[in-house]
Amino acid sequence: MIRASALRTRQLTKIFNGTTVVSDVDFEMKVGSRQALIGPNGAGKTTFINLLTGNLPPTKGAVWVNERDVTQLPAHRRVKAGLARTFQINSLLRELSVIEHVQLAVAERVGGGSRMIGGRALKRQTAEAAYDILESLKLESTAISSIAELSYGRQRLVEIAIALALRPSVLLLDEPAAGVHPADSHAVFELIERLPSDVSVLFIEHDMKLVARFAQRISVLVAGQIVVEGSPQEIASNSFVRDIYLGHRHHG
Ligand SMILES: Nc1ncnc2c1ncn2[C@@H]1O[C@H](COP(=O)(O)OP(=O)(O)OP(=O)(O)O)[C@@H](O)[C@H]1O
Repeated sequence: MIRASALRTRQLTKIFNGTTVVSDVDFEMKVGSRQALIGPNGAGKTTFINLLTGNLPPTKGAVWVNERDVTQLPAHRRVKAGLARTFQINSLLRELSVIEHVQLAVAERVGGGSRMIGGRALKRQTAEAAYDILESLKLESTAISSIAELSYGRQRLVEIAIALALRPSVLLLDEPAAGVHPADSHAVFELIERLPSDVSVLFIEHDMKLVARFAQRISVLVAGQIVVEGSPQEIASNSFVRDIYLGHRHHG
């Protein structure tokens, strides 16, 4: 069976002050994929993600989410179309509890965060939905903790919980385990692996061991262009990738 595409771009391009940072990228991710975007520093990975989410306008090109053209939609409308990214931890309110953060995101999805302040029924409904998400991520014991009380690794998991509260069909993760203690980074990725199979995940990750273990497919971005795509095995054995990305240059 041919799987539908969850995310697709055509000729996606970003030029900053005459410098092409993302160049004519044709990209596709199938529904349910766990896909990694890798490439050297400055290759344009974060810029590409920002073009997908609508945080940056493209110079040229188009983006589809679940076969819907979202190119003209601002970021918040793309969220409604099913595209979510993790929130930066710095944007979390350190004095709010974990469950309150997730509740706010649930309330946003079901009809505007401000309604949460009034209706008691809605508050209970969002609390139950938020608790279910925390439970599925094994975070329920932290529900009433404040963000400030959590380890950095747990804070990153809360970011994912908040994104999941938006019920995305496509989840974009920019280095989800960055700054997390190595002993905990597997936990972050094991959680990603356990996400419902209809959620498609694209993640940027520098740690090739994590990429090889958790990605089904890898896209390699170099100087704004996707130069190679394939399975972890194909990417590991690709000499061009080894030369360009891993810096294993042949001498002599
Ligand atoms: N707003 C901007 N204005 C001008 N140049 C920018 C802007 N944002 C990014 N760039 C440039 O675009 C290039 C790609 O940056 P980007 O952050 O997308 O790369 P990256 O692959 O995510 O790198 P890293 O792995 O180091 O995070 C860099 O040279 C960067 O300086």
